[in-house]
Amino acid sequence: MSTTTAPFAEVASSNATLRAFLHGLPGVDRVGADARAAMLGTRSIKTTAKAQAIDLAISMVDLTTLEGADTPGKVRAMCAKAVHPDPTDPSVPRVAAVCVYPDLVATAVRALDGSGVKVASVATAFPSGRSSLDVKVTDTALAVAAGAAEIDMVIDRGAFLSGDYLKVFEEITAVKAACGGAGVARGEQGAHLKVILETGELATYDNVRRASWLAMLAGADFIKTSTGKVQPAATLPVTLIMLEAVRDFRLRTGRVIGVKPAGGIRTTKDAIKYLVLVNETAGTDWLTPDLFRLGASTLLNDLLMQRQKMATGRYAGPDYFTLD
Ligand SMILES: O=C[C@H](O)COP(=O)(O)O
Repeated sequence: MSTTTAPFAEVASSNATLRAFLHGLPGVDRVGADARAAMLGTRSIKTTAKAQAIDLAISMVDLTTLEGADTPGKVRAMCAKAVHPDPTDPSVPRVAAVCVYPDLVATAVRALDGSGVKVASVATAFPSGRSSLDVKVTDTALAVAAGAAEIDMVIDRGAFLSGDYLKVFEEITAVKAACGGAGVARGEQGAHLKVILETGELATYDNVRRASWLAMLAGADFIKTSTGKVQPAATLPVTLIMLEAVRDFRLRTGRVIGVKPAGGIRTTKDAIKYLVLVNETAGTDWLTPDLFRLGASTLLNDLLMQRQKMATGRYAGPDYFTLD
């Protein structure tokens, strides 16, 4: 199968061609999407499958802190937890990544050296995205230079909502180029790019589908729902639409794009609903941390508590696990 976006080579030649393509996508049946997400969210899974699902969910967590009050000490503690979520139980898998602001990337890189946990950095004037392209590219380049393996950029929602799709497309391609860093000339792989759509500001499900395609056409490696700073953040129906988009994009281009719901995912029950959604929509190929992540600041503790409950039959006390 081809691995290019060649079928769409002409789509981004002007704002008019992009607009024609994005508005030519089939409309989303809102009632149908809500009903399907709700139905999949009530599906129960067997106890053995639940134990596996909890470990899979842990391995997919992007353990996140994105607060103005973040300190190097807090990030180091979070990194220790990312590598050994439960220090008393080495069978607990490590998380996929930690996600921090750009100025804390170097701290996280040092703390995670050799652990296999990746460092992701938000960039491009997160969370609003309201800055010049130069600033966004520099923000990205600095995070990559500090060692970020993944960049979580935000799209310019103002440009998107006013129909300036080409501006959004060109910003993503510029940030993608900045993800390459200096090593690309030497054949090294650049940082992976997650494109945050901020679905809570996109107003319609049709816009979620359009923004998903726009980001994928522009070179996103992942599409991500939310910054976590806007309500609603991740929801099942919005994630369903994004999973359909990556599934359809692969059918038409051969390229496989990941999905990351983020923001407001706090319980094991929620995490498992997302895994069922992935399984039933995009398919089992996406049930891997390479293609599906859960962006969350506090989900990990609930996963650990439920895991221990399944193993021992009782919950640990509330103080058993370190704070996320
Ligand atoms: O990307 C992840 C989000 O910023 C975390 O949001 P949360 O604090 O609601 O889990």
